[in-house]
Amino acid sequence: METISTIAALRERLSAYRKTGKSIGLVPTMGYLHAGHVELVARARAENEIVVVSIFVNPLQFGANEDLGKYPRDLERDSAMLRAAKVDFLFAPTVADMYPRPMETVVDVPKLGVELEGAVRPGHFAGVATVVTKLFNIVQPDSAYFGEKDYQQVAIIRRMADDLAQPVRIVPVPTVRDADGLALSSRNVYLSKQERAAAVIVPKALAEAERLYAEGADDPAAFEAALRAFIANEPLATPEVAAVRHPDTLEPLTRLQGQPILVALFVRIGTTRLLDNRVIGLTQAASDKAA
Ligand SMILES: Nc1ncnc2c1ncn2[C@@H]1O[C@H](COP(=O)(O)OP(=O)(O)OP(=O)(O)O)[C@@H](O)[C@H]1O
Ligand SMILES: CC(C)(CO)[C@@H](O)C(=O)[O-]
Ligand code: BAL
Repeated sequence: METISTIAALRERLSAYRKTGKSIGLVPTMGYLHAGHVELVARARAENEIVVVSIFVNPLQFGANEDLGKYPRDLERDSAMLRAAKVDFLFAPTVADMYPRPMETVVDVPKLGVELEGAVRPGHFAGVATVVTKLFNIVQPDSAYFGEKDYQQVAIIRRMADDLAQPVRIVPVPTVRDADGLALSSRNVYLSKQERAAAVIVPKALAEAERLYAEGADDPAAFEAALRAFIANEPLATPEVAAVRHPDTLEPLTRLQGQPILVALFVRIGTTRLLDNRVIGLTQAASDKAA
């Protein structure tokens, strides 16, 4: 594995492979890797001749009062994990490499980006769409891999790639979970022991949503209220988003039965926000994978 930090050096190294028609897979990350990231890398490894993983904690997608400064970082450990996963290139630019001057250009998908997590993190998804577009332009991958845990992010990136005719296949990868069902996330490291135990309320709420739906729940407002009440049973948990939406448009629904529905959760445990979601009502539901 080769570690590269500048745009010019990565372009130069990849152009040789591109000329000989080698397929390139890109896995964008913010580092502090776990088995969820490794799953994305394994998928990229299986489907491409060259695999590029980027590690970049993108300031554009953090709000002023968010955790940019304390976001966990461990490049040495990440490098060892990526070497073991047979990655060809680790692209680890600095902020000055990626943004040598303030960005004047923004890629935004405003309708999808203001819903759900976007309502709680204004501007977040414009920051994501902008950096992902820049990464696509640098790497020019044939395929790019994203986790379904960040369901809204995948929806926005798909729409962006389609609207802008970006020549890349967007590949969603099922969520990897801990034994108790909690979705793996770099931010889980912020949780105290007590908070980690409380966090199991998030996957439990998804199971509760499935149960309510199977029982015939049809009124979105009542369904959301029931989910909020369920989460509030855990004193350390605050449901910032507990919503049921259309899986493609992310828009509110007028009724639930007879169609697939997206259940989206954004739950604060102490000061840590945890994200999870499930699409319910599909005949062939995407099944999550145990870690
Ligand atoms: N548990 C998981 N299973 C599968 N993919 C995941 C999982 N967690 C994260 N990913 C995916 O890995 C990619 C990089 O995500 P990122 O580096 O932000 O990790 P993260 O664990 O989601 O961090 P955070 O705690 O900041 O949300 C994203 O496409 C994300 O959806
Ligand atoms: C896609 C991404 C790497 C863009 O910074 C980030 O939003 C993430 O880690 O999910
Ligand atoms: N959604 C993963 C990246 C972030 O929270 O900023």
